Amino acid sequence: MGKTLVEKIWDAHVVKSQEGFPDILYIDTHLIHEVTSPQAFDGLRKRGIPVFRPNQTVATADHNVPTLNQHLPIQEELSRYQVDMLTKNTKEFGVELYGLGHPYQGIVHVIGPELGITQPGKTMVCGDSHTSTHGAFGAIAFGIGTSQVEQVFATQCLLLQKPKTMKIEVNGELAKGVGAKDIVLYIISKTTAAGGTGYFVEFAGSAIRSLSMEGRMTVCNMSIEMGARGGLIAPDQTTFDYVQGREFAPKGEAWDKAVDYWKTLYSDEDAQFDAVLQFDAADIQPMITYGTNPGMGIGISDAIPATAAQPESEQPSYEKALNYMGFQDNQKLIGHPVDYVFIGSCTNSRIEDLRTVASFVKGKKKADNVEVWIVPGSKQVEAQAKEEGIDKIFEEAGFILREPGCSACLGMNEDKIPAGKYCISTSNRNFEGRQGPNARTMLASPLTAAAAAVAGKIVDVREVV
Ligand SMILES: CC(C)[C@H](C(=O)O)[C@@H](O)C(=O)O
Ligand code: SF4
Repeated sequence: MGKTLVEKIWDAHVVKSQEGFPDILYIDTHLIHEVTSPQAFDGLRKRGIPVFRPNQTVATADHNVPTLNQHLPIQEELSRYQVDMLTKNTKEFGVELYGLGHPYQGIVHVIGPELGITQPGKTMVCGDSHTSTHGAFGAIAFGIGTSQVEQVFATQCLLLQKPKTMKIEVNGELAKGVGAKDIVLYIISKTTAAGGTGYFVEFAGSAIRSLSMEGRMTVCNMSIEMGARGGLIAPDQTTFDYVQGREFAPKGEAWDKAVDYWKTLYSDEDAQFDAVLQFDAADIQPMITYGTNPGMGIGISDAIPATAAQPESEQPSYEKALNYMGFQDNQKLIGHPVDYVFIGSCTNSRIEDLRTVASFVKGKKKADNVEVWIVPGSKQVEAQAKEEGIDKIFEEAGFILREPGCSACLGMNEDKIPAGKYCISTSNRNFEGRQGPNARTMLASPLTAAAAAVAGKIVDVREVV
């Protein structure tokens, strides 16, 4: 019987497998950031052991960093402490750090791919749930907890049960104004935020194949928002073209050898998945969320589903979510005013996202009632945007181009959305308080966010592009 892509990569990394026990899986790349690494470093220190493979470990500061005046000392005390600890720990344990001020600094899931660290066939982990992003290259990439971070530091391995696999196929052509973010928000609205629990999801089908690497990263990034362990897409020419020539990509003969191997990384025709879902790209509208988990999404012209239509056991939490958001049953969101627009996060802060926004807003101005924050995913994205004059377009539109970091994706730094305010956000989570206490988040694509910034309210991008 053939193998799935996950099985092929998994089997190539098993150090030891024994009936009745978890597998010992070798980890090629360990990414770390300031939030989930301090206790793991402490653990090593207590045991008097080093980081086993420091050259396969890469650190960056992203969650706690300010996104204005990064050259100045960090104001928030806890944030400063976290970032200082990372500097100290990486120095002590000999791990490369792309910290504040470094030209490679950025959100961990943005810098891995852009530096060519993320490659097909690898196993990659990080103490961060959105590590699934790297699966877009045909890698097994997943988030781990702090105790596992310590395990990987110490051994470059993890003890793991082989995961179940799900295939999600999206076939057909996307309508104008509909992109990768809409695909994934649509999928999660159908599966619910728990529909992928326990699975590694392989995304396939013509609509997925036609996506750029940036788009594929957006989809895999949010695979965990349907509860999945991770998401991945078989590598193809689009993948190889993206990786080639990047800083840490193989070069010369090693490149040819790598591509020969990468071309074997796909699910065999007769591979068995534990579950298969199919969607039609033509059914997907620009999406927006109305609730407090990413599964609570609707097509932009649809109405918010009624509480009574929900399973009885879920009605109280559904009602609570609508109350939190200040929305009602059957309400339509088009025309609803917006206070903040946040374009950023590891879901949508890559150069392609910024280009999409810039080409839409060129020559337009933001509405007076909105504040617009654009936060590039990395120093390299920021530099590229400036090189292309995208920063000028934003400035003329009244948008602020900030410096790289997680920013208002989560209120762990200085960038918070004030209580009660509505924010259209290109990030991946709309949980209560996620962007600041009592802030109201509506997840959408960069294009829908840009259109809202100009109109000052929610609009259907199909009518304006
Ligand atoms: C802080 C970190 C552990 C967390 C995660 O794992 O995802 C964060 O990145 C998030 O998006 O909520
Ligand atoms: S940008 Fe948001 S989702 Fe991504 S790693 Fe940072 S906090 Fe997590």
